[in-house]
Amino acid sequence: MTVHIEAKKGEIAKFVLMPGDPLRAEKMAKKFLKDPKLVNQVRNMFMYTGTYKGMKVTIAASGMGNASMGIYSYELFNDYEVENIIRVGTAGAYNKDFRPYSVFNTIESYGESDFAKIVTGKDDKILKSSKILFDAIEQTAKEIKMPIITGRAHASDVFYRSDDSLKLAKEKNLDVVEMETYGLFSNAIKLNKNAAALFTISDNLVTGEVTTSEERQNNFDKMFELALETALKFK
Ligand SMILES: O=P(O)(O)O[C@H]1O[C@H](CO)[C@@H](O)[C@H]1O
Ligand SMILES: O=c1cc[nH]c(=O)[nH]1
Repeated sequence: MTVHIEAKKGEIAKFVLMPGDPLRAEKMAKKFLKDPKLVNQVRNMFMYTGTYKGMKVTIAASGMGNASMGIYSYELFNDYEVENIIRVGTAGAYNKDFRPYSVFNTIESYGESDFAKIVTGKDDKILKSSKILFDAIEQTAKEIKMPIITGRAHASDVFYRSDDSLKLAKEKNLDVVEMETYGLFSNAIKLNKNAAALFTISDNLVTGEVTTSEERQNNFDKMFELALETALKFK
């Protein structure tokens, strides 16, 4: 039990998938895991533990933003001895060629804040995905013949921005935008754990293509399948 998670020791798997949305955590756990057990409902931040093809896996919501992800991933890594976290989120595309529902494997996360500096003591604005997890995702995608895209993700602290984010994307070579991966990668580096991030593209900021929240809710299967099949390599 921690400040924000009521699960008992042993109720959280060593391999965790983290969507932002608690309802997505619930839905995907019920869809993909055998015997999913609700192990946290503090603040409705649902976390379910079950098995996937015989492997113990937890699907745990992170909430929105680096601040929220920072709390949950820290407690999971530090207090529950979690070894691997794959964020399974949605992202907007800055790259005009990225179509909605494509699955994106993050090479690097670009953060705008002092989050990494405060957590790790090093002022790195660009943090890398853990190589072992990134490579396992790429390999798994090949094996299950799932086309995926890769690149650098912007972990924005602000959803409703008034600056020109496409200009920033050009300057910093950013392909997509989301809001949690910089916090997750900071904690993984600090605590010597593994973290990666997969996104389903929900909208394209150049072409204006959008998806509804209902459509998004129903189109995460590919990304979850990829994350879970990757997990099996760590059984
Ligand atoms: O769908 P999730 O995983 O929450 O991810 C994206 O969606 C939220 C914004 O709508 C932010 O959390 C962003 O990172
Ligand atoms: O953080 C996010 C997620 C999806 N789309 C965006 O524009 N921003």
